[in-house]
Amino acid sequence: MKTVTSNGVTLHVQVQGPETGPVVLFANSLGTDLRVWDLLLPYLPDGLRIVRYDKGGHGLSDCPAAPYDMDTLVTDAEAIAVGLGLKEIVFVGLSIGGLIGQGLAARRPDLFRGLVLMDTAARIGSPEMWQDRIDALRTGGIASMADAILDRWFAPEMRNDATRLAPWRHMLTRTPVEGYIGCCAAIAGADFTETTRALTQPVMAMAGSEDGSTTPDLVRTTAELCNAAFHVIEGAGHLPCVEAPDTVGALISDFLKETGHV
Ligand SMILES: O=C(O)CC1=CCC(=O)O1
Repeated sequence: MKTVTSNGVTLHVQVQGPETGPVVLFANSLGTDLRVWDLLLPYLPDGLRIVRYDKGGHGLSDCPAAPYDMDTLVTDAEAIAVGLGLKEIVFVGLSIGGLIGQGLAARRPDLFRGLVLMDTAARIGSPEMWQDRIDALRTGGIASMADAILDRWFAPEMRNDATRLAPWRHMLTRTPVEGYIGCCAAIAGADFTETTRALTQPVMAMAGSEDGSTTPDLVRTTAELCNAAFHVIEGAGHLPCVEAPDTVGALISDFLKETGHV
C-alpha cells in the first residue's frame, strides 16, 4: 500500500508488478474502490506495473467535503503519476475514471501511451440529473437508491444472484455519502467533448451491452470523437470488468500489444 497527497488530500494507491514493467494506471467509477479491478487483473499479461488508486471520497482515501470538481480529480491522478514517476502510461478509466483519464490525457499527453475508455463518455448525464441525484442522496443516503444504481451497474443475471451481488452492494453503500456526492458534482461539471476530439494518443473504448448509465450508443459517440476502436461487451452492464473480466482482459491485452506497450 502507498499513499500520495494531492492538495492536502491523501490518496490510497496500490502498486503491483516489476518496477520497470509497462505501466497501466486504473481509475475506478463512482461508488466503487480499487477492488473493482480485482477480477480483471488475472486476465492481463504478466510483467505489467499495475497502479490502482481510490479517488477522493472513496475506498481508503481521504474524504474531503463535497463538492469536488473534475479539475481537482485530474490533478489527483496527475499527482499519482508524477509522484510515482510513472511514464508511458496506458490509462484505463471506468465511468468517472474515464472522465479523469480524458482530462489527464488532454493535460499531460507526454505521460501517455494510450487510453482505454470503459463505460464512460466525454460528458455523462446533465447537470440537472446530477443535482437531482445529489438532492436525493442528501435526503435518503446511498442505501435509498442502491437498487436503482445496481440495476444500471449489472445485467439481470448478476442482479438476480443475491450472493454474487452482495459484495458490490456493500462496496456501494459503504462509500461515504460525502465522497459520492462530491464526485457527482464533479461529473455534473465535466464536458471533455472538445479536448477528447483533439486527443492524439491511441484510444480504445468499450461498453457493456446492458449498461443503463453510459449506454453503448453514448460510449460509441465518444469513441468516434477520438477515432477509437469501440467494442460492446455482450451481457455486461456498467462494470464489465466485474461481469466479463475475461473479455475485458482480452481486449485490453490486445490494445497493449497494438500500442507496443507489451
Ligand atoms: O449511474 C451510475 O451510478 C453509474 C455511474 C455514472 C458515473 C459513474 O462513475 O458511475
